[in-house]
Amino acid sequence: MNAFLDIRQIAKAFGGNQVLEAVDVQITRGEIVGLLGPNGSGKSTLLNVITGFTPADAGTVFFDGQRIDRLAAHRIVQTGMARTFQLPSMPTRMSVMEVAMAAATAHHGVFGTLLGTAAARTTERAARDKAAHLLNELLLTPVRDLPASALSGGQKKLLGIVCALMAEPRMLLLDEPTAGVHPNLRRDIVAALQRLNAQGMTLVIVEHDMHFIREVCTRCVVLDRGHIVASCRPDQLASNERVLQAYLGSAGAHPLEASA
Ligand SMILES: Nc1ncnc2c1ncn2[C@@H]1O[C@H](COP(=O)(O)OP(=O)(O)OP(=O)(O)O)[C@@H](O)[C@H]1O
Repeated sequence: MNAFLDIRQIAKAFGGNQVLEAVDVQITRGEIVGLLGPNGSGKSTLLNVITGFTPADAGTVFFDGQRIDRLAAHRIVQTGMARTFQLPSMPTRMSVMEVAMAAATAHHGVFGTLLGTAAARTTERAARDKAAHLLNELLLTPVRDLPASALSGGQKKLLGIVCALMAEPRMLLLDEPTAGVHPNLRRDIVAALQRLNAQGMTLVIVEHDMHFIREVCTRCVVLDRGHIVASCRPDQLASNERVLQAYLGSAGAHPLEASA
């Protein structure tokens, strides 16, 4: 069977720093894949390459049978793939609702909006309904009229997920969705992601938190210095030699300690 997301031989260097080398990853529809690895191993860079924010030096990315590695980021969103960012920054003058609505991809152009054409009004109503529904799903209804910049770090992450979902993606890639998030909100994020997956969404999640990974992910792919060193179930990570080597060789605490 063809992979839903098929990443082949991706390479990326910044100057003399070879950040990704011959990276192969295949993801099946409906999976929740954790993308793991020590700091600086290339996880965010791989996410950026897949979603068109960083061009690869070599390799191909196919999504649902379509080659996407030469497409601009906004075109990749139109193929059904969306992403969130590690540190979402929010505009100070827009409300939570307005930020969510601005993420809607369908539009009728500046003139349609200015002239208030019927089509533009229908589109705006649809975007408003969709934003209201998603803000409710992600528990942001009580803060929908606040300035987006006033949200807590965790709420900004939830709003980042709402914005990504406005494009109605079939695959969602998340960069550290629970880093620095209060445990209560973390539970909400876990529940929201599990609900999305139950509705058919395929998820790829960069994450350091082992509790989260064990709870949410169906499979883990581990990067070490730009190479894929493991693809296994979360409960197999702690006994995987190459994973242990990757974390033992890195500076700082490693997430596998959290699995003890
Ligand atoms: N735009 C860039 N220009 C130059 N170097 C970069 C750029 N983006 C990433 N790098 C380098 O690529 C390497 C991998 O970074 P990346 O952010 O992909 O790692 P990561 O695994 O996501 O790390 P972390 O877990 O700390 O977020 C690092 O050495 C980083 O400095």
